[in-house]
Amino acid sequence: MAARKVTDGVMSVGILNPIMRIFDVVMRTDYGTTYNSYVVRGREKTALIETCHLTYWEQYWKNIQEACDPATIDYIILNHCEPDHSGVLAKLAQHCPNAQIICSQAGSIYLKNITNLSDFKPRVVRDGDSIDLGGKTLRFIMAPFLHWPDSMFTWCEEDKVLFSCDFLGCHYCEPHDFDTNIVYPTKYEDAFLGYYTAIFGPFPSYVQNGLAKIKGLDIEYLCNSHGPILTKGCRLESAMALYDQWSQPHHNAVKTVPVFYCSAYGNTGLAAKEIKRGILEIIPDAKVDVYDINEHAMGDLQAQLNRSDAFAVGSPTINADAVAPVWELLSHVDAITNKKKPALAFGSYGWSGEAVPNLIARMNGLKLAVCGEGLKFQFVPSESDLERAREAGRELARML
Ligand SMILES: Cc1cc2nc3c(=O)[nH]c(=O)nc-3n(C[C@H](O)[C@H](O)[C@H](O)COP(=O)(O)O)c2cc1C
Repeated sequence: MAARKVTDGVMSVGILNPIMRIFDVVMRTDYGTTYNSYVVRGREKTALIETCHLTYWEQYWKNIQEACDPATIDYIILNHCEPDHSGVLAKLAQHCPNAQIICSQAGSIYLKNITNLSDFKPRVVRDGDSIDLGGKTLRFIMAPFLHWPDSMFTWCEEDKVLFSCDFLGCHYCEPHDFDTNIVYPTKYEDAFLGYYTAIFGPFPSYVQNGLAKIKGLDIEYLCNSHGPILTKGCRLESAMALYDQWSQPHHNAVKTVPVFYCSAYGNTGLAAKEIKRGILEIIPDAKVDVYDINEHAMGDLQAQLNRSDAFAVGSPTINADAVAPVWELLSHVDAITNKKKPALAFGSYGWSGEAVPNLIARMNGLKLAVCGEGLKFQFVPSESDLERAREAGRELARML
């Protein structure tokens, strides 16, 4: 796809990737993606904002050449350095020897190690710094953890264009640039939510900060780095309202403590029920649902776990370890938002009993607040094992 006009002097030179189905390992992308990049031309100077994935160098280079003479590019602005936006940077720097690379302080460290250019000397900008292109001013707004530590926005006052990096973007690919032309709105909305959840979900307070920083700007075009450009009067306002809604602090109406387990012969399952009883003895109105992991969709369990106030997870020891579904569930713990959350490991074993200590090691790695030494018992739980399970539940509840 060739260069397209956004405003007088702002051209979109990005790339369509309709076939991508997995992004950054962690995210399914059913609707492909785009790598958005923009050329901004003032009377005297020209800036290129964001670059693209290395795979698309040839098309990207053609698009740039359609928008401007690359020899006239004075600045290459990296709003953040994730490789889908910085992959071609080393190559581009060689093709545009007159261009100065602009990034945040953190970005300068990351880009040095991403490009491995021996003479890498970027211009580091701070919050509120600006550059004058001649009739177009680009002001930099630091936006850390949206979604990398180096992230920033670039604001073009005269054209009322905010280059927002990944903020308010999504993995969605249609052969149009603007939200006014979206052909499949339901799919777009699905992609928008999925992107927020995977990319910005771990950083709700930073999302609030980012929204506060751009609230006073009279944005006409929000030129993000993936998916359709958002425009005033179309989807821009609702997109910002959704981010605001999704990033509000979450409080459960009552303490919510799910108990997850797997059990081949029912022994670990018996303990799960007693742990529930112990929790309710301490917090009678708590919401304590017991889930046999194999009986539920992993996506639902993941949501329950990440929204809980504390949780317990149990596994029998099978072949010297915890079982795969339990590991899978723990792989979905959001390590950022669940830090210090109380968590209990439990399980039945026959002779060696590695499951519980292995689960505890993982919980410690996730920086959860691990409850005691966990609960292990041999084969079928005895009356005293069941009482120990209730006590483990009580201990977990006391941590809240
Ligand atoms: C295939 C298989 C392998 C097992 N491997 C181990 C093991 O390596 N170490 C151990 O302590 N127990 C082992 N056990 C014993 C179980 O941990 C024990 O039967 C336990 O009570 C099962 O709990 P559950 O009913 O909750 O599944 C194994 C059991 C099975 C069926």
